[in-house]
Amino acid sequence: MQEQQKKRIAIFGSTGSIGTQALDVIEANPELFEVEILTAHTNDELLVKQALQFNPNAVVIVDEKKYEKVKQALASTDVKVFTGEQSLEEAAAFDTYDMMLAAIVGFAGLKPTLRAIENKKAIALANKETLVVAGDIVMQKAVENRVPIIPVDSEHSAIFQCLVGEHRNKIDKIILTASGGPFRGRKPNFLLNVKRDHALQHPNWSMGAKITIDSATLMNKGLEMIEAKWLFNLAPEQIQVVIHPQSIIHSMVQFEDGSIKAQMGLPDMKLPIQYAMSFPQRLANNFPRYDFKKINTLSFEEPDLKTFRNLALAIDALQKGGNLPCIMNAANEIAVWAFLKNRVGFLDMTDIIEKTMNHVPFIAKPTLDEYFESDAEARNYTASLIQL
Ligand SMILES: NC(=O)C1=CN([C@@H]2O[C@H](COP(=O)(O)OP(=O)(O)OC[C@H]3O[C@@H](n4cnc5c(N)ncnc54)[C@H](OP(=O)(O)O)[C@@H]3O)[C@@H](O)[C@H]2O)C=CC1
Ligand SMILES: CC(=O)[C@@H](O)[C@H](O)COP(=O)(O)O
Ligand SMILES: [Mn+2]
Repeated sequence: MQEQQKKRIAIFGSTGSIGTQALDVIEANPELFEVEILTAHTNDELLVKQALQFNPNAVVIVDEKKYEKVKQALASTDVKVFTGEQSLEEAAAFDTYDMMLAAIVGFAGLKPTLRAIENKKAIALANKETLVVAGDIVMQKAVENRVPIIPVDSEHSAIFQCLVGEHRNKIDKIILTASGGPFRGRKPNFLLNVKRDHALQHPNWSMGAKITIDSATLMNKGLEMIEAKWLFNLAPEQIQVVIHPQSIIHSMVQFEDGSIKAQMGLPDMKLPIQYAMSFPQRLANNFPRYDFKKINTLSFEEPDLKTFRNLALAIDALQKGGNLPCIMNAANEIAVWAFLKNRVGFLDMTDIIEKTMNHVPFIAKPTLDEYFESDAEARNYTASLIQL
């Protein structure tokens, strides 16, 4: 029998929460996957450790100050080492890989992902900001280049899984589940004084700092509504959010006959990562499994849009479209960064984002350059509000 060719994976953002879990999946399936490219921003030590273990063709350490250290540490290997922001795009243009796992956090993930699509590489997409900022252009390029974009984000993976075999059937709506974060049920007078360490304690998921704060403010669910619009070609009114504190149902699809399909499991990102990498195949694994006897109450609530106003802002951006989601995303990235540095309070983040959305001029159908300009303008304005 002919040996199956291994899928060559390029992990952009390999030192992060998604990146490290993807490497666990690859390690468990050496006959199916091999690592071709690894990239990090500043974490040279973990990048070197990963490179020594997985022997990729190339690594990128974006931070130029760390370049010599990485080069020296890998001197006895064949691993090529690149540095600087532009090398992310250059690596995305290599011909030597089959699939990019887009696991960089934030706007920084957009350019390399676009380059990989132009390079006709399949995308396993964790970086939701890519679609929030420029979803129309990204999806259009994917169609032009016949590139599949397979969601990794747990809710979108759930919807994607519910839609397998349903391509002839009309979606009535999708229902995105949200845990509600660590402050579910709290009111503004409590939120006024919460600090980063409390906000970083997600009830169900262990994730990077930025997305964990987004979950606490419900901005994560707003970003996911916009992400879903582009991935599944939905109108804003077809996207509903429901709070589901147990994070067992990862999301649902309701079809035109009223039937609802849900995808369920314990909150563990290894499953959606593995599914995106092995699709359309499912792979056996030893991940812990959901037991109905242990978690036997699944509950649902309406989101509190008056307290968690970030979600209301994101719904506004979803409805108005144009460059508004891009502006909101930029303001949110700066605001979250400032909150993590204890420079602004929890509720200040919403005011900062709202002011920026009202300040930067609206463009109904931006070009890619205009998205980049809107992002830069929003970041500058947000930074001026915070006096950075
Ligand atoms: N974590 C999760 O469970 C989930 C994450 N996602 C999404 O996946 C993406 C990654 O999230 P997560 O893994 O939690 O994030 P982390 O913060 O844990 O990791 C981010 C990765 O991106 C790299 N990085 C950070 N900034 C830059 C930059 N400016 N240029 C290049 N690389 C950079 C980091 O490098 P370094 O380590 O060197 O700083 C790291 O490898 C996000 O978009 C998030 O919303 C979606 C669903 C679930
Ligand atoms: C794991 C994942 O996909 C996250 O986006 C998660 O959903 C965050 O939890 P919230 O539901 O609290 O936003
Ligand atoms: Mn998610």
